[in-house]
Amino acid sequence: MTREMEPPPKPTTSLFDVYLRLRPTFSPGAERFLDVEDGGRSAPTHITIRPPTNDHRKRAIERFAFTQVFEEEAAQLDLFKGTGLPGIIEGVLGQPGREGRDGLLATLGVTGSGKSHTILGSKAQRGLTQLSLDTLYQSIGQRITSLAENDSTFPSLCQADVSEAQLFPASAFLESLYGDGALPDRAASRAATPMMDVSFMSASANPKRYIPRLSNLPQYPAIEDITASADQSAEYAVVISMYEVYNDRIFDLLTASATKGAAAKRRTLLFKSTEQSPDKKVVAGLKKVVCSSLDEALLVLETGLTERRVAGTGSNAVSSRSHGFICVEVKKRHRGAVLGPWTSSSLTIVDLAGSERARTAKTAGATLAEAGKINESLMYLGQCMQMQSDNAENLSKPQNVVPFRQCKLTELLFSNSFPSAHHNHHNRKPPQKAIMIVTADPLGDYNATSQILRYSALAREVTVPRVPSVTQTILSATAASKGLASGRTTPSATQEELERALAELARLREQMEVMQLQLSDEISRRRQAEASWKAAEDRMEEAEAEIRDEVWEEMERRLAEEQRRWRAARDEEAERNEVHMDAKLEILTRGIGAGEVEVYEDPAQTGEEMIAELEGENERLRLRLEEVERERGLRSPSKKMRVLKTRKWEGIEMDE
Ligand SMILES: Nc1ncnc2c1ncn2[C@@H]1O[C@H](COP(=O)(O)OP(=O)(O)OP(=O)(O)O)[C@@H](O)[C@H]1O
Repeated sequence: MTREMEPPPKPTTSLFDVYLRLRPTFSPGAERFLDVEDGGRSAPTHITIRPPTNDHRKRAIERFAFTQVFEEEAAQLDLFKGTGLPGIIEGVLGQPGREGRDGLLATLGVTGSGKSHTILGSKAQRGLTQLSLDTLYQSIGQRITSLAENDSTFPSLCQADVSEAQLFPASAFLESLYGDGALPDRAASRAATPMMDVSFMSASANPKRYIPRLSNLPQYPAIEDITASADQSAEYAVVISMYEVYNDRIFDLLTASATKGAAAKRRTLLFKSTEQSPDKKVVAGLKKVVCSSLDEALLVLETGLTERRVAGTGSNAVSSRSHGFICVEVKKRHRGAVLGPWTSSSLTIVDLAGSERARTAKTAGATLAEAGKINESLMYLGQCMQMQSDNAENLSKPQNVVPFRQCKLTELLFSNSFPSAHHNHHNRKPPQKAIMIVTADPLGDYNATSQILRYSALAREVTVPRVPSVTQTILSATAASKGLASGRTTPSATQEELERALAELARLREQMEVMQLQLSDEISRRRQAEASWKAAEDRMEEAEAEIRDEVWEEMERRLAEEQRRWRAARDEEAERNEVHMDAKLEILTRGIGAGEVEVYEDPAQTGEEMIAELEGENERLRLRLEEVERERGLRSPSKKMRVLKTRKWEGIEMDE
């Protein structure tokens, strides 16, 4: 025995309650390797698996404990009630005046073990998703908000969303996709549906597109007798979004890439904190549809499921190659004279991809890589669950940190189980309530099933196979020889000693076998740890390269911006200088103009003034001349002559 078995486990602090569901088998003649232990008056909780008889590796018989085991004959409704889903829905609806608690339901199992059947149902039966939606709408009843009644309801819902999502009323969403064909009769609400841009599905009403019809959807089982109590003082809105995680990337399932052909490039969404949600990571940028009735919700669900089938690899007619997420957000606000703010809790339903052994899956190339990614994410999930069961077994010891940030899948599944440490105490929501349903075919693939059971079970116990061992063979041979050899009996002391020695040998051999099992267990755990170490290193390198690129881009952007800023400043400075120079020049020019008037220009003279001035000058000159003549006449003989000449000149002048 390697581990002490806990009494029927009902973990309260663990990440998940884990249920096992066995599927009815359709392989006549196959060997059954799994047995359910009778639980007495309560439901069974333990199973045993034994290796096939042709197993040459002499592996141990293993015993596993679950919260509850559902056997082959369990119906969908048994699962719905037995796993406590109505209680989880009640938690999501929230107590009066209180915010609801998030819920999570996931299925895990080998390909073909019945995960999709459990969660989504079949043509004839509804799955846990449809049953949950039915219970939800039935419980909300008349308290569902009407988008038609109040014009401000839809915008207020959009405003309250913190995930950068685009919200659409279901009527607009479905009508843009299918036209009127598949829609439930919503004449009243359609008339008043807020008008909006529905170009997101402009390839609408493609006649070849599969149109879901409510009449084709299963009605069985009915859940009339099940309701969860809702907050009587509140009004509710139900918002549905769907996405899948494929190769560790997130894709929206309500974006109609399927209408645009298989080659259409799908946009990857990020799981991140947003401006409005700095403390909690959310899938950002999803399309979300506000569904006012169960019919609308079922049609939106069918739309997303079709997208998942069509947009996948094409090889998944039978097997889901991605982890599918259905997110039902329940928004609630106080209804009264003053409407309260919307609060939000969600029920997330996850259909995990089937794990496959690369050896048995006849796949190659991309599909093999994809199988690798699926197995890798399931391995990380296994590590988280393993940690959960280790923690549950060692409650007195310091609890291990669950390594849920290793891949998108575990981050999406567990981040609400560990609310951010930044949340203040008053705002802190209780951690989500989560259920894992492990599905198994008791006549299916022993290796793949035992691998999943090993990491998903809440407790495990290993015993050595009770097949005839070498020791037993020797012992029985000894006993036989004792009976046969009549008359020649071995001395009894020797016989007893031999038997004691053989018994000791048998004990040691058993111990050795247990230790061998423990060793192989440890080896496989070490290999897993090494693989995740290596993957973490790769991711670190990738992240480092991404950060380096980002930093480089940021630096270039800032440099360019700085250059732009610098150039703009320089141009501005140059312009300012030019204006300054112009202004100076103008002042100078004006200054120079004013100087000419004062310094160089004579005051303007009239004609008379000029004549008067000239006559005065003339007079002055004549007087000067006479004076000079007089002086000369007194001194020379030609004086007379010159006087005469002057008189003659005066005479002419006077005649003129
Ligand atoms: N409990 C059940 N009762 C009746 N039929 C079942 C049950 N479980 C599974 N099946 C049938 O078995 C087949 C495989 O089941 P299902 O598709 O749900 O497997 P899966 O685990 O989702 O596989 P994959 O991972 O490949 O998607 C289906 O035809 C389904 O109807």
